Amino acid sequence: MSSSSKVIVALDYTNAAEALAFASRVNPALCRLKVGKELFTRCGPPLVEQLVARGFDVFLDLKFHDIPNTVAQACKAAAELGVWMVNVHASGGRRMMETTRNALEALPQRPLLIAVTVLTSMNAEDLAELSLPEPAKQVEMLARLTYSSGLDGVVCSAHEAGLVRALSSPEFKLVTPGIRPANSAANDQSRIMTPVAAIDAGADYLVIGRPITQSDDPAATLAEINASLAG
Ligand SMILES: O=c1ccn([C@@H]2O[C@H](COP(=O)(O)O)[C@@H](O)[C@H]2O)c(=O)[nH]1
Repeated sequence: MSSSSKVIVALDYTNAAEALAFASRVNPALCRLKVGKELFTRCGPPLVEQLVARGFDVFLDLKFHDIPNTVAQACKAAAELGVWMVNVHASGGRRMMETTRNALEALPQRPLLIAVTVLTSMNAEDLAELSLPEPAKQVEMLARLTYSSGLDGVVCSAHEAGLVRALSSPEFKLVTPGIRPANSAANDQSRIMTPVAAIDAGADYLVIGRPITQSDDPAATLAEINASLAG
């Protein structure tokens, strides 16, 4: 079942039981799910397959960054788990992205392939320390590279959604973490925006972790966010 919600819940739990408990409390129509480095490293492919078997669209967020062949084969392995979306780092470059895209396109059924531009935790000072320009400029350069490499979309902050849309197409997916409902803690995120503002800015999908998973009632918090977006 494909969700009509734009929310992707980041299941950043330390164990499978907590992740599955959350999945049992929500319907696959209400959200998509993201399995990232923490949960995957602890629980591996079997958990991903269980979530897929329960009908969820799963974004496997492992942000691959390696030589072209290694990344392409890793993404093929992810595709075999039945996931809806996989990602790489755009800074891995054109050859890495094109090799991966070609490997996935040869499959009978493939996940969406997107690339991370600049992590939403990073601010201008973080980038300056790496001799990189301000976030918007760096996102623009990496999003342009990703688009011309034929990928399906990017991970960026909602602050850059407008500029990425302007250089790509209406179909190019803008997946935005760093989403914080009003009065939520920013935690380690830098480039944040509220759910409604992010959708208004042009985001296609909102990745939301701690504001949902660490709330007193995660399912109710998800329902509130969905309602705010419907309104
Ligand atoms: O630029 C990025 C790319 C990925 N993430 C991931 O999204 C979630 C965000 O979780 P919150 O608890 O809502 O901060 C997390 O899994 C990150 O690994 C990101 O935040 N920024």
